[in-house]
Amino acid sequence: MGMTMSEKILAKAAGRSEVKAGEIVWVKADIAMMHDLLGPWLIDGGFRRLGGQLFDKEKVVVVSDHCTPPATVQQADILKFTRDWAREQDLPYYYEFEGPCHQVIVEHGHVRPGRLILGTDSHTCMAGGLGAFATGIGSTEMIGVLLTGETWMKVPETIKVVWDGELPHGVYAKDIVLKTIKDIGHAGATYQTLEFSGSAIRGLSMDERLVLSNMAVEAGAKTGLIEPDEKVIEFLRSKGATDEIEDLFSDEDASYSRILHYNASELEPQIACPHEIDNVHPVSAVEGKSVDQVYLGSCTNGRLSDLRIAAEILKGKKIAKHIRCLVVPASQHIWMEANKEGILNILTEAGCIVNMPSCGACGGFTSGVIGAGEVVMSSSNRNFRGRMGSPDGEVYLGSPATVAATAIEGKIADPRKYLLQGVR
Ligand SMILES: CC(C)[C@H](C(=O)O)[C@@H](O)C(=O)O
Ligand code: SF4
Repeated sequence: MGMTMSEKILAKAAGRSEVKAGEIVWVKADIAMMHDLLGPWLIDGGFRRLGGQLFDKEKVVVVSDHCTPPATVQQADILKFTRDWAREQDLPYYYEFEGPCHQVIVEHGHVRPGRLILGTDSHTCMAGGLGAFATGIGSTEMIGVLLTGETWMKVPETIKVVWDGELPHGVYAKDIVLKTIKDIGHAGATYQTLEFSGSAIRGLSMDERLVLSNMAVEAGAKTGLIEPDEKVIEFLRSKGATDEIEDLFSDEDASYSRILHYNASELEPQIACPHEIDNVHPVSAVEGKSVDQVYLGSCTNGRLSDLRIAAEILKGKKIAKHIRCLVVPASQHIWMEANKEGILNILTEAGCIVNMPSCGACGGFTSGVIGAGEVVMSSSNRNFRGRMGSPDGEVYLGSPATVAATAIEGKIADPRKYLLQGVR
């Protein structure tokens, strides 16, 4: 019997030639990632009591992103703690005010195919879009990883999700993943790997692949994987990576718990409605719903290609009078690129506010939270009660194109009428 991609990566991390789903193995982490909110601030006490020696500081990455810029004194204290800890440990990889950790670690080249990446954030799975086995762990578990570089893990089973065919114009990776989660359910992939494959997936850009892996955890998955190909190699080379890409492909005779098949050419824009991620409907069923705020950003959909699509739709237009449109590029690097391309000008001329890269509004932490009775159309990944502020607010999720079209109308709108044929 062959192995799946996740079995191959975990076999390597366990120093074995093969492992099987269901086995419990000890694995060595290639990267241990923490952020301000669930990082040093929470683990430092236990870490110090157990000796306070990092297993390998070259493999520890800390990103301050959730409390940036701090909106309260408590957040400022958390940030200071995190920054001081990184300095005290002499960490070579500490980033702050650069954007959400998942995007930052991709941009700084910490994510490579075949690596095992453990992070104190549920969307750590995003790194699977480059072929790393990446998963979220708790802060307590991270203490052990920081001290020993190891943890135990049950090798997950894999659900293979095959999307063949070509996406119609105005339909994106976000629509693919929302439709997939609708069918699997918010807990349907619990402790399993979601492996995305098929011609529609291979046709996606790096930016879009990361949307799929980012949201794997919203179906309960341990990680979301996509086989790395020449697009990934090209991206890594641009980051200065010179290592060989290993054979990570799932074998023909690998065993899956489920295989789902889809035809991408039949897909319409999808919307996740309040207050569950699997409460997904085609845009035609929801259009016309009035909103108070639109949010274009987050580690899910705040990348350059997302901002380009929004600019394409909003160029020369104005957002609806009664709403706010927050644009939050997913990193400082993306902010600069979008600025160079004139995208930020187009968006601000349309009436959007460009905020600094951060988790802020996405998780209801800092600037951009919503009040009771307010409705948001967001390009992020979560819509549970209270996600973006008041538990009496409502969050709808969709692609950046749907968000931009909604900004124009002030009501949830189908983006296809605003896009020229062929623009992706
Ligand atoms: C605050 C943090 C623990 C959380 C996560 O783990 O995902 C956040 O990033 C989110 O997106 O909800
Ligand atoms: S999902 Fe939102 S809060 Fe969580 S890491 Fe991404 S940007 Fe930050």
